[in-house]
Amino acid sequence: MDIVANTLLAAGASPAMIHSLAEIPDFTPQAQALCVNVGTLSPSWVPAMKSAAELMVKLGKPWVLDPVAAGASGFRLNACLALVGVKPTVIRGNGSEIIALSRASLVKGVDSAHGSMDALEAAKSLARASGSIVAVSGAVDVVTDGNRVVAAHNGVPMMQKITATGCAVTALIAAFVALDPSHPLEATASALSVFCIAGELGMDLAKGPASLRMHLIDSLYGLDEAALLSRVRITDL
Ligand SMILES: Nc1ncnc2c1ncn2[C@@H]1O[C@H](COP(=O)(O)OP(=O)(O)OP(=O)(O)O)[C@@H](O)[C@H]1O
Ligand SMILES: Cc1ncsc1CCO
Ligand SMILES: [Mg+2]
Repeated sequence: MDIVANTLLAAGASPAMIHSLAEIPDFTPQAQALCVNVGTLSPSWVPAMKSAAELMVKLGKPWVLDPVAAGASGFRLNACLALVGVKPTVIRGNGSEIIALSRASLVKGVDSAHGSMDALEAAKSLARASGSIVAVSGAVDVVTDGNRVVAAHNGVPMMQKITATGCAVTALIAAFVALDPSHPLEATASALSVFCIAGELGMDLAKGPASLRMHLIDSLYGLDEAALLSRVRITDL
């Protein structure tokens, strides 16, 4: 929650970290986008997640799902599949998570055992079945609506050594989709690129994962259009 909220603040968004079902009716209508992250899931949180997602759909606003470790337990997998049924605008996971959701079967823990390209067909079929944009993070980030596929090539491997960089980029995707809700594929690829370029700039100053975490957030905060345009690499696949 720390890196997620601070990533959003650095990018100019305004986060609120909410768990309680009691707050959903008052809080959710104030949000321009919702990010549901099942990272530290417990049973009592699931009804709040579903209720917030359903309310966003009713309000015609975007919501984004991070299916953390979807394939690690039956409880998580079923909770994530139920959330996919509430029509996320975007689903962003690592390769193993997207394969687990697509096959509706148990796969792995929080870190990915699959590269993003290994999950390309799973991502396409999940996108077609769910109607969501599906993004798979990794060395190359892949984003698909089930037909079109784009690849975002920025980032550094050390980002995998900071926990919840994936969670943070999912939240950033929600912020970008809030700004351009009619182009969720483009907004998703842009958010992944911006976050990864901040990682590249941060890596120039970092000594290891802990200082990269700090410099990534500083670089995101200071990112300007010239640096972005000189580094961004998004291609069609
Ligand atoms: N090998 C790599 N090279 C460049 N960038 C990478 C690499 N691996 C991951 N990234 C970037 O790091 C960020 C996190 O992606 P990752 O796939 O590690 O998420 P995750 O497994 O869900 O992480 P977490 O569960 O810790 O939040 C993404 O922005 C992704 O583009
Ligand atoms: C390590 C970890 N465990 C539950 S959530 C989380 C953060 C990465 O998704
Ligand atoms: Mg993750």
